[in-house]
Amino acid sequence: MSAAPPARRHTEVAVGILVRADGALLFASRPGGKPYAGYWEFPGGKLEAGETVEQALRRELREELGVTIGPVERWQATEHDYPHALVRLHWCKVRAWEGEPQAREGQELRWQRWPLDVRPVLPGARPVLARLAREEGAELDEAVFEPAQVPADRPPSPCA
Ligand SMILES: Nc1nc2c([nH]c(=O)n2[C@@H]2O[C@H](COP(=O)(O)OP(=O)(O)OP(=O)(O)O)[C@@H](O)[C@H]2O)c(=O)[nH]1
Repeated sequence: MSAAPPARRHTEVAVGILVRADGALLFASRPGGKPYAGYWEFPGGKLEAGETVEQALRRELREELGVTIGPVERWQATEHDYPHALVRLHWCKVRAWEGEPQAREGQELRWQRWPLDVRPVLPGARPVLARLAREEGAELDEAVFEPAQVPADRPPSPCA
């Protein structure tokens, strides 16, 4: 009998939902070279050894956006099993920060209200987006998770 495969360890990730006074949420695109490059996500990143979620979030948002965040509202944790990693996402709301967010790592930034017009969004963000949409009485369009499909230069398929 073959032994069971070793259990996958979670990668712990701190994620920041920056909420502007008008309710808009900040999204960032994943830079080239990372898994899921070009997908949209909330800013954040992996915890380093010995860091708490809050410490990691403060560090990541300073590095990625150049902002110093105020109080961190821990919200919920979700998990997502990607081919490259099993992640545990620690979601935090942030309503105050110093400085204007700047794209410091080659990413694009966009403030979004409902309905979202960024896509594709990382599948790991689905549960929180569903909850955020419910809180706002908005609809979450599942199409935001679909990667771009037919390239514009592909000839149309012949009619049957
Ligand atoms: N920041 C962020 N990560 C997310 C979200 N949703 C989601 O599934 N993830 C996953 O969480 C992990 C975050 O890792 P990362 O690669 O962005 O972290 P990092 O900036 O520390 O990366 P690096 O230092 O390895 O370059 C990725 O596997 C990513 O797919 C999200 O909304 N925001």
